Amino acid sequence: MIQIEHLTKRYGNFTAVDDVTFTAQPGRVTGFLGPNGAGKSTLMRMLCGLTPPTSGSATVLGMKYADLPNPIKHVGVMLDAAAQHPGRTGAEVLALAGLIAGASKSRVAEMTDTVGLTPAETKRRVKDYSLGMRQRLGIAGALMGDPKILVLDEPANGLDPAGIHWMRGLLGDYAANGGTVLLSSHLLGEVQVIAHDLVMIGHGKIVAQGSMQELLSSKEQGSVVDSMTRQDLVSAVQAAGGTITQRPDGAFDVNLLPPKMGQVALDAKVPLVLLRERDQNNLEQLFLTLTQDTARQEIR
Ligand SMILES: Nc1ncnc2c1ncn2[C@@H]1O[C@H](COP(=O)(O)OP(=O)(O)OP(=O)(O)O)[C@@H](O)[C@H]1O
Repeated sequence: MIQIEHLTKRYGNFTAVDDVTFTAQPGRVTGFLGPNGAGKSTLMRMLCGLTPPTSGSATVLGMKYADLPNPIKHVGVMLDAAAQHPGRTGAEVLALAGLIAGASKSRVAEMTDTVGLTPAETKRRVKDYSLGMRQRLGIAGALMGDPKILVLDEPANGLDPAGIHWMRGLLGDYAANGGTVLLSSHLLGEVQVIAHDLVMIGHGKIVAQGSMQELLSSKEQGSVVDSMTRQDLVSAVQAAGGTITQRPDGAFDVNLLPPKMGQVALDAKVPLVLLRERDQNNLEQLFLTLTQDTARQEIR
């Protein structure tokens, strides 16, 4: 389990992480999302003892990372796939991780195989690796000590579709075997498929957290509706006691379900050109809505 409690990081007057509290549970993948500069990497760095917090605490398995005996055996970390030594071969990087973890030589070969690097590829120097290959190597290194916890910053970055599919299976199996995964990503479609729980931050503060199911089903039920006579539509809905708001695409969100909405339009003789049930939230919509005040660009 990962426990983050009132964690705060200030750089001078700037607060990068602001009083963040959440738990990543065993057996679950927790997706950690936020716009660029929201504070995700800073929080992960604090969790792994690389950046001291200003206040609050971050613990793994009930201990600070720095206090764990041989942390590689408890927590697999990949914060920056590009940070591996460029002059070493993939095989050397993994052999070193294996040595620190006290792993057998067969584990090194097993992990190479698990992440889909060929023996020929592991003989190449890391500087000649593609980003996707570095990610695979980083994940192999993180798994080397057979840890119960994985902390991965943007692990899907640079992976091709087959690589993303592979990673989804790997992390799903890892969690199904009782592992705890905290992963940050900008690939919202992937997070929606992989993660069981979500923590979303903006400007260092939590803007939403909970299970994926809860967060995606929290949208109010109703209809999406449109008419050639929009003003009449607005008046008809309001006269029926409904609320109606215009969407960016010009149609309207109404808090009446389609059968009721259709009846209201019929009674008011308003011809409709569109009537359908509102979709569930998808993760991208939820992300854009919840982080719009903290995003870098205005969302149009
Ligand atoms: N050492 C530092 N000194 C000053 N400011 C810093 C330092 N490290 C990070 N920051 C600032 O803290 C904020 C959060 O940065 P962080 O890298 O954690 O964001 P992020 O959510 O990981 O972003 P991205 O999605 O772009 O990777 C940014 O505004 C960044 O400039």
